[in-house]
Amino acid sequence: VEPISLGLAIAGAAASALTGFISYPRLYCYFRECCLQRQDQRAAAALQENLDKKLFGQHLVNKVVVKAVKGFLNNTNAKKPLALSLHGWTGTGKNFVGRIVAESIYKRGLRSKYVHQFVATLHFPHAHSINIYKDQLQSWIRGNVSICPRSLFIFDEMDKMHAGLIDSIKPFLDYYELLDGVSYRQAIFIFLSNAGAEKITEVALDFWRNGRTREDIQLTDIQNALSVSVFNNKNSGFWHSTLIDRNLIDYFVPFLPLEYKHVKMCVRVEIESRGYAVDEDILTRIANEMTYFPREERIYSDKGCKTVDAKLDYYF
Ligand SMILES: Nc1ncnc2c1ncn2[C@@H]1O[C@H](COP(=O)(O)OP(=O)(O)OP(=O)(O)O)[C@@H](O)[C@H]1O
Repeated sequence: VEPISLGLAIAGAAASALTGFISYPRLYCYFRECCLQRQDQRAAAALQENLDKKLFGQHLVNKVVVKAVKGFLNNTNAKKPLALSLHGWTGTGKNFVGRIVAESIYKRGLRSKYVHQFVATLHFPHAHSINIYKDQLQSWIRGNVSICPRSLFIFDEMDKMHAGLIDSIKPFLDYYELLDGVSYRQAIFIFLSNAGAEKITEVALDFWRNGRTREDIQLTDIQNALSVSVFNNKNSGFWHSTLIDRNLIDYFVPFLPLEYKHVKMCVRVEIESRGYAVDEDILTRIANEMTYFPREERIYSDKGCKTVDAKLDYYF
């Protein structure tokens, strides 16, 4: 194809896409992914429904995440982007919740071009390259928010992030109206880490040993201790971070360790999602195969629900 015709064809396609978007935005965005695709109220309702239905044993997470995200999406005059830091034992649902938030805002969820996931060990592996990573991270976020203000950024394995790296995004999380002509006030940042898991388990165990139910645990019983422990933990990615210092993290969200009954719920969901009838005997056997701690009481699954699907492969 000769260059002029190709140029004209591309310009024509772009013009017709623009006309389509302007004339029938809803229809256009039904077939092609758009920034701010779902109305924010619908996204908030979808989030609530999905967390209620799919997330087990995390009453604090459910409450805080729904309240924070719903409030933020419905606020037409947010003063800063939303920043949530999710903490807890392995396999308790942090990535799962990140995925549910992404899917409630964008139909394609983690595959959406407006949702960006960073994994510390994959994207920022070398300590000596930290200055390069800082520049890359800034320009990546700036570029993506310029394209779509309601961009979602998920940082996994924060506890493996080199100290100081995350501070490079501080300006984006702050209360600025515009930075170089870009507003970050509609963006959402979610940080995931295992840091603080011991503190959370300590509180949960205390309640259990005192004969109180898990659901009695309030956010106030954990949140302050959690933010202090994350700030002072050299392996948290937030060690002495200005993000915490300057109160730029809006919520520290504690994930409680999962109990035997929650593992059983995960096994049931996994069996059903594979299209098999639930065999109570297999379900119990798989839950019994998981290991539980502390050694004497054996209350919490040490891998949460994480290895459930691998164990199922053995039975089916
Ligand atoms: N609380 C939960 N409710 C329902 N399912 C769960 C829950 N926690 C974990 N799962 C199931 O286990 C899988 C693994 O959990 P997930 O990856 O979210 O753990 P994580 O907390 O991010 O662990 P890690 O800290 O190791 O990254 C999920 O995809 C989900 O299927």
